[in-house]
Amino acid sequence: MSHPKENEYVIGVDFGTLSGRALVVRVSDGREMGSAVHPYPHAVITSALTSDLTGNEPVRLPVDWALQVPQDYREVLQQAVPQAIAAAGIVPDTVVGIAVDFTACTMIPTLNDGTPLCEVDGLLAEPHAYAKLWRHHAAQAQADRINELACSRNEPWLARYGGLISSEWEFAKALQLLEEAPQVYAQLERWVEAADWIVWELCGEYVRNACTAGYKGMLQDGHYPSSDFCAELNPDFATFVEDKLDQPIGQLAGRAGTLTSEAAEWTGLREGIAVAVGNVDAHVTAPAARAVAPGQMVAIMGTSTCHVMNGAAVLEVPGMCGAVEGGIVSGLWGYEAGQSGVGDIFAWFVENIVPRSYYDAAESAGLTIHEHLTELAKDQEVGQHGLIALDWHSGNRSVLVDHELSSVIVGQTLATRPEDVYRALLEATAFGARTIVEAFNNSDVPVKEFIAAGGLIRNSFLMQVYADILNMPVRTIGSTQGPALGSAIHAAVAAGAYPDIHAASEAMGAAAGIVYEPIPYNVARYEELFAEYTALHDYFGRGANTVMHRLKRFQRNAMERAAQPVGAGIILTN
Ligand SMILES: Nc1ncnc2c1ncn2[C@@H]1O[C@H](COP(=O)(O)OP(=O)(O)O)[C@@H](O)[C@H]1O
Ligand SMILES: O=C(CO)[C@@H](O)[C@@H](O)COP(=O)(O)O
Repeated sequence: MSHPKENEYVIGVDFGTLSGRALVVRVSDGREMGSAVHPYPHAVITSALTSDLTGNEPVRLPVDWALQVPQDYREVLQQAVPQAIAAAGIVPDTVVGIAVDFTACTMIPTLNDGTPLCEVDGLLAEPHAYAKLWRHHAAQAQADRINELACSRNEPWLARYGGLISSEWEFAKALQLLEEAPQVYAQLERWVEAADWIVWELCGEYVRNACTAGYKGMLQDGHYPSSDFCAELNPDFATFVEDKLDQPIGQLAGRAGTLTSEAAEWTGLREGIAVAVGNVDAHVTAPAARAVAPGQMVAIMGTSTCHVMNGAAVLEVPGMCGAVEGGIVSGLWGYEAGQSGVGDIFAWFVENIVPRSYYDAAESAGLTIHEHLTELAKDQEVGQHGLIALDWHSGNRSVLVDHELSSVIVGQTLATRPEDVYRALLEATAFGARTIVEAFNNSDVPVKEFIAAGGLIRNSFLMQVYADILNMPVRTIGSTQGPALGSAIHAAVAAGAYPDIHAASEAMGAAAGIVYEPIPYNVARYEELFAEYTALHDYFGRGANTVMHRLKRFQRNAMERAAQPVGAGIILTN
């Protein structure tokens, strides 16, 4: 290991849901020198593959699909990295390493050389050949079968995932691909996490990172679910692990390889610098927040929220996403839980429900629509809007692990205003977070601190609501670039500037941000509302009323009917 030099830099690239952000960071002290964002040109594809992709007619997608285009990820390296270097005003040759983090579980089907199937002749118009984004929720039927079978066979790994695995993950998505498009599955050679694919693009080596392999690929104690288990799911799935998934594992902050000449050309960086093993946007943020000790829960609050926390031992937390040894930092058990929709829910509301007049008023006040609605809602008494909402617009990842669930807002009247609903939605996500924190506390994995990172920390009212509903202080991270900074810290270790992630986090982690203390008056009132939230949560989420599942089926069938030519006479099942 060499000591970090004053004029050495690393780059962290955070691949989010809609864009990739590159950040240049000084190795010696973590100073953020400059950054740049590149939005993905195709963003998230939910309704149809457009003709620019298919080269022909558009191809409609069924309900709950969410695809991305891998070329958009390459563009982030080509655009955002050089722009960040320019913004930082540094000499590119002083960059000693690069690391990336990605949304997960975002899966790319590829050939053995890493070529995405959607770039292979004949597959451009095939939806299953594209990247399936983390929030592709169309594999719930496969996830249900995986859960039922694992439960009936008493599979030892199931407890490591709180008793249920998610439709968002590697096995459910792969099984969907096999069963809906066997001809594409036959061409699939590698089933690759996007985090590892982009590292492969950077250094020419396919190294599977320990984080996604553990949380999303069900790799526990060195083993994946057995071929026997896979065969019982579907005989053609028996060799999935050995044929398409298995790959050498790289530990977090390890070096995957060095920058290739092609990637050096894309990025403007020096060929041969260290490229770190890939990581997940949530987990990578813990060292950036200097929150790697057991009991420090970091909530990365953006379009979704992920909750990550270390623990000294492994215990089962019902409905958690997973517990993985070394899943956040080596030497500890990393726990993860999550809410599939948070900022996404607020975005849905402002994009679909808020009237034009509110946008005009926001513009006149020089505020974003989120800021304007927050201003209008923030001085209400707790409960004044008379509403309770469930935060399930994108399903429920924890603790119910069910993406066939949807939202409900109780209490609306002719007097309900947009700011009332907006506030109820903010509160709903905080109630969802409390449900998760309680699941950990009740399982002897106590949450001692709650640290918030991600784009939503800019909303101080929201942070106060979380403190009041959780009834614990909420400390924000003193950086607006938590994941990218976390990646940069991993790059510094991979480049040999620090002996391990603990030392690098200590030297380069962000300063503490604001601490929001709970306000006792609000806490008492939110207690009552949380009891109402829990009653609704259990009623709709734990089987007493399965209307949400039935509505999804109606919706799927209606969409299929709508796609058929009139008089086609199709038969649909429930
Ligand atoms: N002032 C605000 N209050 C609440 N939500 C906001 C505010 N401004 C933006 N958002 C939401 O934040 C989300 C973006 O969060 P961000 O962390 O930037 O993205 P990502 O999760 O892709 O990294 C969007 O879903 C948007 O709806
Ligand atoms: O699920 C994970 C990590 O496990 C996230 O990558 C996923 O929710 C996407 O997060 P954001 O888009 O950054 O909110």
